[in-house]
Amino acid sequence: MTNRSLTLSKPSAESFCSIELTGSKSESNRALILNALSKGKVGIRNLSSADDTAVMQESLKNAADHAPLINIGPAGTAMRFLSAYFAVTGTETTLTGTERMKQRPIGILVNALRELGAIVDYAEEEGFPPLAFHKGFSQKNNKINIRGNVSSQYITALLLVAAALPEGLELNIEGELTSRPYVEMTLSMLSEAGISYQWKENVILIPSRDFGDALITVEPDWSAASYWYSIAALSDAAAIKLPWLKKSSLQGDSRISSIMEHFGVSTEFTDGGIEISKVATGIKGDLFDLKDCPDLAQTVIVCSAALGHNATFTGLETLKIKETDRIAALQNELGKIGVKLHEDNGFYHLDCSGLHFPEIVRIDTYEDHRMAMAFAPLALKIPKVIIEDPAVVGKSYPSFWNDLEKAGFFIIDN
Ligand SMILES: O=C(O)C1=C[C@@H](OP(=O)(O)O)[C@@H](O)[C@H](O)C1
Ligand SMILES: C=C(OP(=O)(O)O)C(=O)O
Repeated sequence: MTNRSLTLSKPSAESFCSIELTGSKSESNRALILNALSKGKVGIRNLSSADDTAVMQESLKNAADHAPLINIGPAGTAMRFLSAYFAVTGTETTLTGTERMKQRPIGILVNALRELGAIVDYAEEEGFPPLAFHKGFSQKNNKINIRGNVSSQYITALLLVAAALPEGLELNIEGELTSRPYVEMTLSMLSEAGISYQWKENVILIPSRDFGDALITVEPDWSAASYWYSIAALSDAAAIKLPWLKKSSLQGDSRISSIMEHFGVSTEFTDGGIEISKVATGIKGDLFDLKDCPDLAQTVIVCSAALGHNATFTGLETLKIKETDRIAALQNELGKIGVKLHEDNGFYHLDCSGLHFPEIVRIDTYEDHRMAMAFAPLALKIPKVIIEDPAVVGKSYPSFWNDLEKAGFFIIDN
C-alpha cells in the first residue's frame, strides 16, 4: 500500500467475523536468531509476515553474504537482537536503521557487549545506532550487570546468544525489569531449543551449550489480536474468532483477554483458538498497570477514551522511546475527540469529560503502526476516520486493512 491516507467507515456497529492473524513478530525474531546460531538445527513454523520479521531474515542472509551495511529500518527487536548476534559472531558490518531508530538508545546493550569482549563502535552518535561491528570476538567476561528498566530487548539480545559463548553468561539485572514477559518468552524459547537456564531473583544464568534439534511453532500475534478486542468493545454486538491463539501463550500481550473483561469483552478459549464476544456495556476497573505489556497501551487507552471511561494507567515509562514518543502521539490524537491524557508522577489519567465524536476525524500516525491500528476502531463511533500513512501497519500486521474489510469496514484509498 502506497497511499498517503485512507478513509475508514463502518456502516454497522456489529462485528461478526473470523480473522487469521499472522505469527508473533517477537517469537519470530527470536526464532530467527536461534535458527542462525544453531546453523539450522532449530527450525521454524508459522513465521510472521511482519516487515520487522522480513527485515530480520534478510539481514541475517545479508550478513552471511558479508554485506558491509545492513539497514533494519524501524525494527527495534532486529536492531537489538542482531547487535548481540553480530557482536559475538565477530561479524564485520555496520547496522543502521531509520532516523527514528537512530534516536532509540542502545548504549546499555553496547556496554554489555563490550564487557563481554565484542569490538563495536558508534558510527554516528555515542549511545545510538548505527553501530559498526568488527571481527575478533573473544570472551573476556561471563558476568555482566545490566539495567532492566529501559528495554527488556537488551536482556533478550544477550540471553539469545548466551549459550553460544564459550563461557556462557551470568546476567545480573539491576533495578526494576520492564516488559518482563518478553524475557520469559526468550527463556522458554531457549528451553525449546535445548538450552537450560536458571533464574534466581535478579540473576539469570545460561551455561555454554550446543543447541538441540527443535521445531519452533510461532503462535499468532496477541498484540495484533488486541485491535480486535477493541473492535469488539466498541461494537454494539460482536463475536470474533481468532484461530490458533492459545491460553498458555508465551506472549505477555495475551493479558489483553483479562484487561478487556473490564471493557465488556469475554474470551472463550478452545483447542482451535479463541472467540471473543461483546457481553456487557458497563465498564469496571479504573487502574491498569501496563509495565508487562507496553504494546497494549495504545489499544487500551484509545478504547477506554472512546468508551468515555476515565481510567488511569501506569507502567508507561518506555513508551517515549518506541517507534515514536507514544505518549505525545496519544495526547495529540486523543485531543481530536476531546479527550486529555495527563501525566502525574508516573500515573497517566484519562479525562474524557470533553469526549465528542465529530463527523470526520483525521488521525496522524507518526510512523507508528500501533497508532494506526489503535485508532482504526474509532470508525465504530465516528462516520469517517481518516488514517494518515496507513502502510505503517506493515511493521507488525501487514494484512490489517484487508482484515478490517473482511469484518465489514469500508475503506477508501485517498
Ligand atoms: O522483546 C520483544 O520482542 C519486545 C519487547 C518490548 O520492548 P521493550 O522491552 O523495549 O519494552 C516490546 O515493546 C516490543 O514490541 C517487542
Ligand atoms: C515497540 C515495538 O517494536 P520494536 O521495539 O521492536 O521496534 C512495537 O512493536 O510496538
